Amino acid sequence: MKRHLRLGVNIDHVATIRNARGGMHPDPVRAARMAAAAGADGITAHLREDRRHISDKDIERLTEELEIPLNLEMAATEEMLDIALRHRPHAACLVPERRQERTTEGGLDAAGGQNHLKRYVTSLREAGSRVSLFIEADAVQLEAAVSLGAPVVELHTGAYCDAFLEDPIGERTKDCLKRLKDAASRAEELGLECHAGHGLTFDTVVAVSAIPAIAELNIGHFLVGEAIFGGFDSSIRRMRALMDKARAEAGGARSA
Ligand SMILES: CC(=O)[C@@H](O)[C@H](O)COP(=O)(O)O
Ligand SMILES: NCC(=O)COP(=O)(O)O
Repeated sequence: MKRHLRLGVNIDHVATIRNARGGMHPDPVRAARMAAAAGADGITAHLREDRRHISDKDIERLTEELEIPLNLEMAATEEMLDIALRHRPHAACLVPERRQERTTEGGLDAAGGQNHLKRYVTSLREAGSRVSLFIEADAVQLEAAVSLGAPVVELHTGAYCDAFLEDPIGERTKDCLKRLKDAASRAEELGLECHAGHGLTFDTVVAVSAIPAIAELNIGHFLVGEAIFGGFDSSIRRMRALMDKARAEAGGARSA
């Protein structure tokens, strides 16, 4: 049986717009429902320590009201672990966080943070969440994910997307893409399920979707931005179509 490339729609920046004025509009849960109707396989939401976008109430409502899986992105802190254990999301993705950063600038140091991270991976797994680690495309980090007992990794695609923006056919772009391909293959060899995301657009999604070992992409900021011009529903449908086309042209997906 063929497995299709899953799309997780990240709704963080719907909440960013809501929070610019306070109040309820636009509602991330309404956006999540619309994403599901447009073909999203799951919803991703990052509850940041500073609550700059998604709020605790959003996570509560998403857990109660969503009919598709929720992937909760969280820092490895006591506070976030308590919240995750209370809501038991389908998936929990451990991400690095720095309060001063504008966005999630790099991957988690799974290799350097073994002692700290082990307890988080174990507790979340025991609570029934599928744990992933948001890491750079680096073999050392992949091996660290295995020794931590995480079944899933998500490769940070930000460097590739930045390089593509500067020069779509430049050497740095090619090098970043090769790193993603190599890391996805290595993840597969190590028995890890491989996801990818961060900064993906209609242009950059094509080559990433063609990497057969990748099972899921998480995309948010671009889709919310595109919604201003063409609507949220149509931006998700177009992304979905580009992913499916690229995957089909690359020879289909891995067997499930
Ligand atoms: C971890 C990650 O990549 C996302 O959560 C996403 O990029 C949106 O949140 P931020 O822009 O706040 O990092
Ligand atoms: N983990 C990446 C993610 O959820 C979405 O990132 P972005 O598309 O908002 O940059």
